[in-house]
Amino acid sequence: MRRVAAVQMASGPNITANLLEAGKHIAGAADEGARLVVLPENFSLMPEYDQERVAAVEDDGSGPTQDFLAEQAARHRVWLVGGTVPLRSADPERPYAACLVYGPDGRRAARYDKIHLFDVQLDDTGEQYHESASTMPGRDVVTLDTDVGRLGLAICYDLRFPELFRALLDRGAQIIAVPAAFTAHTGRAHWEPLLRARAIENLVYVIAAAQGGYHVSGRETYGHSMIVDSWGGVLAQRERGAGTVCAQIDPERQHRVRRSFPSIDHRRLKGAVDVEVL
Ligand SMILES: O=C(O)CNC(=O)[C@H](CS)NC(=O)CCC(=O)C(=O)O
Repeated sequence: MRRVAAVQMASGPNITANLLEAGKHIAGAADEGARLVVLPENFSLMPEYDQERVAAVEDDGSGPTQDFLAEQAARHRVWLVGGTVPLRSADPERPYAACLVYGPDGRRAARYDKIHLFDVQLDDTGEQYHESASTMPGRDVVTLDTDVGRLGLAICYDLRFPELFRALLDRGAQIIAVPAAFTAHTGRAHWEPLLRARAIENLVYVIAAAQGGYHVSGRETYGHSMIVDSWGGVLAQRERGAGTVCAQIDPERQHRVRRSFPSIDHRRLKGAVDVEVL
């Protein structure tokens, strides 16, 4: 049994303040015995203007947000999933939204760049999102071994693309971390059923760390950070506001479930195994 945590935040445009707050939650989760801590998408910066994101872009491997993550992971001896960090791409206007994972030794263990970008119009609320105007999409499916199990990475809107989760399963994922900043509107309708469906169909644990609250940008995010077990049950959740949710991962139980209920061995249609970028 290993304890894991998801941190919920309502990040703003002040990076220093956001990192201070993230640090407080990481310390709290570590004090409660968490071995792996997941931060939400945009934990270090929920920009009001795209210009602020561009100003915060870091080169791969160096910068204040990456230094912070490495230092926190080592200080608290946890696996730390750094929601998203804007990392430089070939296009100065469009950094990658990179999820960076650090091991308890403070070394970076993985990088996943968000693949699916949120380009939608919400007719009910008038909200418009054009994430691809300010973000470069990633191409690679990423898993890594941690001491709580093999971890797969997906970010926010990726949750709507089950073929990514199948690809993570096919790479051996036992736990999938989902840093997110779902809108309040889409979250109410879809967040929990999507998270539970991804857990149920892949018999994986899902650790979903969300932004939850009102942001200086005028956006409202849905919150409801939660940890879902490999049978689809919600082990812990936090509806609104900053804070931490913790739960135990039980690899033995997951193993038993996968053996006695082998739906993932009953697949008859090929296709999701060899994903390629369109
Ligand atoms: O752009 C930023 O500032 C940070 N990124 C986000 O907040 C991203 C892109 S706008 N949000 C989502 O992907 C929401 C997905 C969602 O809400 C859904 O699928 O329903």
